[in-house]
Amino acid sequence: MLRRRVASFGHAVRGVTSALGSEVHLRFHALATVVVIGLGWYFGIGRLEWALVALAVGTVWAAELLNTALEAVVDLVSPEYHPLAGKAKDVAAGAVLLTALAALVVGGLVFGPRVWALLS
Ligand SMILES: Nc1ncnc2c1ncn2[C@@H]1O[C@H](COP(=O)(O)OP(=O)(O)OP(=O)(O)O)[C@@H](O)[C@H]1O
Repeated sequence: MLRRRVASFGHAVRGVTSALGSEVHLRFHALATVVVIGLGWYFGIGRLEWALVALAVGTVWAAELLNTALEAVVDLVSPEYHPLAGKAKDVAAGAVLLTALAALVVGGLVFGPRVWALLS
């Protein structure tokens, strides 16, 4: 039982690393995550702010990984052009876009005033 749990965890980690290797967007998210953690540490943001930032960052990562998984399945079952394949990919990309916009709002609210105060 424990061995199967550990194996599942290994598969999940392999999924993240393989997506990181193939998806430029994910490498950008990795860089953005490092920058956001650095900013949070630099500005000494509060516990609730860390929670919001973690939720925003995690949601974008999850949406991007699900989008990558969906793209792989669509390419597998519909390598030829098909309107439904296009729709599936467009809708999944839309989900990523929404989570990224929400993360921008969180980042703007948490860091915007601090960065503004630093610059002015
Ligand atoms: N099999 C297909 N049938 C119809 N339209 C498709 C198909 N594959 C891709 N498309 C269209 O092309 C767009 C881009 O698809 P693609 O697979 O290149 O993803 P992408 O957005 O470039 O993702 P990534 O940047 O992660 O590679 C899709 O959003 C969709 O509109």
